[in-house]
Amino acid sequence: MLNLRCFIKSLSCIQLSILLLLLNPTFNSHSNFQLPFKLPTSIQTSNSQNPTSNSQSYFQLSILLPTLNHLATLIHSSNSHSFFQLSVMLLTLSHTSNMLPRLSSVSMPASYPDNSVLLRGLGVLVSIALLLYVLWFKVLCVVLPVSQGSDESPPEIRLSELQITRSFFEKRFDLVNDGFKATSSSIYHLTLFGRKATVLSGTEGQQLFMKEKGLNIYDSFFALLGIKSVEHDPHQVNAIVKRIICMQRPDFLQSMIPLILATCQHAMDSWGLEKVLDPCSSIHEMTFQTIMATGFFEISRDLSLSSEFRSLIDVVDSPANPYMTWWPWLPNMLMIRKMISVARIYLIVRKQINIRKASGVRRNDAVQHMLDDGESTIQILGFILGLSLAGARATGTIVSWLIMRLSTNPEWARTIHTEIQTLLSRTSQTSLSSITLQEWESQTPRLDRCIRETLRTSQPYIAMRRNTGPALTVQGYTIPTGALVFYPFSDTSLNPAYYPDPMRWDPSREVKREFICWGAGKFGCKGQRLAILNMKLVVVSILMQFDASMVGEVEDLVPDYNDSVTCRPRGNLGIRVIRK
Ligand code: HEM
Repeated sequence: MLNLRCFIKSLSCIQLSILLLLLNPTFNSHSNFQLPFKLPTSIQTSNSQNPTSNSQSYFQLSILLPTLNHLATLIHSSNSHSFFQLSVMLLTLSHTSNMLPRLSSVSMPASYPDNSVLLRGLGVLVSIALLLYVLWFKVLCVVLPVSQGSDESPPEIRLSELQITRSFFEKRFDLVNDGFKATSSSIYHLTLFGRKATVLSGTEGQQLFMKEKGLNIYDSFFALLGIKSVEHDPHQVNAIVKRIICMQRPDFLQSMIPLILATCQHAMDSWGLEKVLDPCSSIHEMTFQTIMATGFFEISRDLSLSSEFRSLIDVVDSPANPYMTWWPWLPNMLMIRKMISVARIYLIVRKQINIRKASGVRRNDAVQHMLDDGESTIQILGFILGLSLAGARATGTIVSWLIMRLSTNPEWARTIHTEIQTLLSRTSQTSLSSITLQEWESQTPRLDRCIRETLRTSQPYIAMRRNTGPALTVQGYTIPTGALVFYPFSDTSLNPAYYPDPMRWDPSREVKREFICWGAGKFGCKGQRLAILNMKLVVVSILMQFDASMVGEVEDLVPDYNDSVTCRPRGNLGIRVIRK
């Protein structure tokens, strides 16, 4: 929403751009552009010999510089050490130091001594000094000493704002975890998006994060999406969450089993007798389709439509870049692409709803239930976006990794195969659809172990909240109202104290700790049941029909935790599937 503050900032930004443009000698000397007002003569023409106009230009310059600084402050109204302000100062200085020699090369008013060499030298020196300052603090990876914090605040990681913002989007896992090492503390601060962020760990930190009512998940999304304040309607969010919960009633899930299996078969039919797959692409896409099948059948069944839909979701979900969070009120390409993608998703959803209504065909999916309940296209769009963003992609990532793990651990692939064969032999059936929901949920303990171990090792989530309640206290430190709060799940799931040799994928290991990968408390995962059923059906469908083996170096099978979408392995790996 455009509010007065945003409006003033935008206006100031435009004013600043115009002023910088006007101050640029190259623009002024080459442009035919007629300015609506008159510039100081000495800035427009370097040959002016008029002492009066020169004193005028000095006078106007002395007004312009504070104005520029003031505008910069308005635009980025945080602290004076902000990168933005420094850049503007640097820019201004480079522009004015460009002019200094030109101003000094003309005859000066009587009140100014002829000190052209001094002025030129000074301009160059200041520019170099500022450039070094910016490079030192803002561009290079210079870690400033960790501040010890006060009685109330924990130690603070004092990287530059640019460095933190960039790392937050590009290397979030490293940023958050390196902070614990740098501060030697289980709780620390960093400054992100102009506000304090507290990173928690340890039992007390985890408990507070999961249980504290004032810590809100949705208010923190602005940072990820590049929107200053998400104007979310709690009723709309609740309606989506309720619908997701409805989808997981046993009768609905049971009726979904044949549909999910048919969607898997549809995708696997295109693999032929043998194929090398990119797991983070093909298997991810196949899983996405199975989740979508339960939501909106038509979108999952048409392969090209499903692939177009997924690429649009990728754009909507793509992490914001640092510029979007610094100047969220400024239109930028990514924001425009996101808006266009949501509009295109809306058109796809609306068209498919109209086709279904016109054909009179009823489908057994969540959208049919919503249509029957008289919900609008916008409500259906919200639900489909929620399903895709919160569920389909995470499920795809875990299935991709589970297939990679099983293809390098054939003994576990055989164990699962045997487990399913045992289930099938009980009913003397061969079709997977004969296995009931109850059996999938309670009679596949080995598959459950593999899924849990894959959740633990593949994608350690960094959960984020904003403190919308009163100030909180943890380990004697204060988390102020409005602060961002992070809890990295790796604190538990990759902690060697709970999981010795934590990176090793070992489904047989005994778990002595509460399993955290579905979250917990108020914002714990609402789609866990659907996700687990889907993962089981996709993995078992592949294992029963294909032998899967890894193509590439097994040592490269290490997830890149900084890749927030698929945690793609570092090496260039493939999965060879050969039909049995
Ligand atoms: C393997 C797949 C999945 C994993 C690993 C996963 C994991 C998680 C985690 C860790 C959270 C808590 C986030 C936090 O605390 O900040 C969460 C929340 C959530 N998940 Fe999942 N999820 C998966 C699949 C799904 C699916 C398939 C759906 C939908 C059908 C879904 C719907 C949701 C929703 C709606 C929330 C937010 C809860 C709220 O706002 O109250 N998830 N998920």
